[in-house]
Amino acid sequence: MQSSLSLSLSSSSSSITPKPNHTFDFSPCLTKPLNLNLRFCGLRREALSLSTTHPRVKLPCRRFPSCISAALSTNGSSPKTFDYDLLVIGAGVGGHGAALHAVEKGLKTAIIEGDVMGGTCVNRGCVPSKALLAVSGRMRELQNEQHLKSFGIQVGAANYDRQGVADHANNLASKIRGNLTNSLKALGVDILTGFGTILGPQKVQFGKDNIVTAKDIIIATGSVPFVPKGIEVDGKTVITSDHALKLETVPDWIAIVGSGYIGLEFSDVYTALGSEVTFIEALDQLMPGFDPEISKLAQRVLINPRKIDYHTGVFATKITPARDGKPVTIELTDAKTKKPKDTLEVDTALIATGRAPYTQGLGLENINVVTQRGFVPVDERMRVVDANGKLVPNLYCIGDANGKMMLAHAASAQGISVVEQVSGKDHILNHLSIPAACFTHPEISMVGLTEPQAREKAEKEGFEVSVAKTSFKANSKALAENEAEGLAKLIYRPDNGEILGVHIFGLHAADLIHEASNAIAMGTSLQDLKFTVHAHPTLSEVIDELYKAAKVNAHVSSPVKEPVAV
Ligand SMILES: Cc1cc2nc3c(=O)[nH]c(=O)nc-3n(C[C@H](O)[C@H](O)[C@H](O)COP(=O)(O)OP(=O)(O)OC[C@H]3O[C@@H](n4cnc5c(N)ncnc54)[C@H](O)[C@@H]3O)c2cc1C
Ligand SMILES: NC(=O)c1ccc[n+]([C@@H]2O[C@H](COP(=O)([O-])OP(=O)(O)OC[C@H]3O[C@@H](n4cnc5c(N)ncnc54)[C@H](O)[C@@H]3O)[C@@H](O)[C@H]2O)c1
Repeated sequence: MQSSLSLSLSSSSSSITPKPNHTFDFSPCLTKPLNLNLRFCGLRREALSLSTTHPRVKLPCRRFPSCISAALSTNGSSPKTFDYDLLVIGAGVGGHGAALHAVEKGLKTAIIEGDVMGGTCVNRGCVPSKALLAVSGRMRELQNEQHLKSFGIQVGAANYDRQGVADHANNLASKIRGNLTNSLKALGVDILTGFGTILGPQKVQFGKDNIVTAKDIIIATGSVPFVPKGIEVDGKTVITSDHALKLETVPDWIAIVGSGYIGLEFSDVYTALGSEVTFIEALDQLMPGFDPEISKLAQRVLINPRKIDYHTGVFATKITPARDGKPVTIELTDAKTKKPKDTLEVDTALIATGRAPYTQGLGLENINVVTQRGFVPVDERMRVVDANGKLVPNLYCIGDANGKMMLAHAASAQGISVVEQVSGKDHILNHLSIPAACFTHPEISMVGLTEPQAREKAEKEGFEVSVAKTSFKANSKALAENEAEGLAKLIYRPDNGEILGVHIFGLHAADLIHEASNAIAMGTSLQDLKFTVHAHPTLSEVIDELYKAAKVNAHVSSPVKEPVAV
């Protein structure tokens, strides 16, 4: 709901003549102090008088004048030197998160976008893929006669309209793109349209010949699909996720090259819509990035019972699109011997072999920065490192472009961390506390280390590792939903109760993981977590049991606090 507040200004003590009774959209200010009044730079606080007829704002409001004065003092410090306090290059999720936080911190902020607002996640990633996965989840349920029968439900054959499914994904992306753009505009972030190139320290060109300066600059230029050499993408029969999300066809037989996040999520979509899938994976097992025990279970539930076969330990070294009546051909090469192994013929091939940073044309050479496989080198504070290993002053890089963790929320969290730093507060983001999820049916989620990673670290640093597990089979809510296939796994230090990693496979795993990721972020130990209470019957009791199953050494003092009388 748009709400407005009338701000009356008296200019007696100011050299600026403000417009009296100017009306602004102050809706965001009802929850957070904002610097929407930056236009009034130079006005002293005592020159402002406020009045409102807005039902939810009572003046004098203590927070409101202080947010104005904070904004005035921050903004007033360097306007003659720089156009902006903060300039973000790239309006994806990372850039958006950084810009919103910058406004909250009172920084005069602009964001440059060379293509569509919202970047990969909103237009070609998380958002449309989750729309397709929402359809896949429903189709699976409606097609699973046995599952429905166990509830006593009978339905006719489930079908879908391909264009309708595609429209759902496209409409959702448009809606979220609009929301993201409006949120920036409403907070007073200047959106500068055009491709951005760094010309030198604190100076960027955008569009044809516009130049803008800023005290601090964040590179948030993201990534594009990585297509290995020898693979010819025609956008119709050999495609990347950019094309697949448009769902222009649902092929009878599709080969998916790469069994990481993108491959696995699309296998869930395509098999639900009736395709047969063949995975081609360079490593020896499918889903090599997940904890091995979780990959094994995922293979049993998400791969084996579905119309999916696979070739592991092979590279797709040459892929030729369908033409002249011939199907797509895929040449497979043994990953170890490097010898040709097989040739496949399929209707379509989806290339899901990772993402490449989008840093071309960014002008990094103008500030002596050399990329590493295209990624911008950064330190733990996302500060850009130059070719001599020195930090480039006032320059940061967040999100997919630095390659630390290619996830939307990681990009945004890195942006927030940088804004904290440029606002004078040191901040280092703990990447081991950032959760990840794969939105298959059921879902997979994780945070921290896998078991092999934890054991390797333990051996190096000399500590013990323990593992606790709980099954969804004993959870009342999962049983009520007839969705009891699932496992939660906790990897921890028995000597001090520190969580090293949590991995979940099962219904709503993507939501359940946050309890563990927040615990890691806050440094909460298992001794504390064992005493937390979870509502019954909920899936979160799986996590409750997991914490309670952990065996922390008896000599570690109990952190339980004295009960507070209520
Ligand atoms: C199919 C798919 C599904 C995904 N699903 C998920 C998911 O469920 N959850 C999740 O966390 N992550 C998911 N991801 C990953 C996620 O999309 C990315 O990690 C995230 O978008 C990275 O955000 P970013 O801001 O770093 O970059 P991007 O979102 O790529 O945004 C970068 C922006 O910068 C612009 N730009 C680039 N160069 C310039 C320049 N020189 N000047 C001006 N503008 C420029 C680009 O046009 C773009 O808009 C998915 C990715 C894909 C491909
Ligand atoms: N739900 C989510 O959070 C989500 C969803 C989709 C994408 N993403 C992000 O997008 C990024 C890209 O995803 P992705 O699945 O493309 O990459 P990925 O790195 O997760 O998986 C790529 C897979 O392709 C294999 N591979 C590479 N080259 C190959 C070749 N020539 N032949 C056969 N196999 C080959 C690799 O061994 C690997 O298993 C990921 O980093 C992920 O973080 C996240």
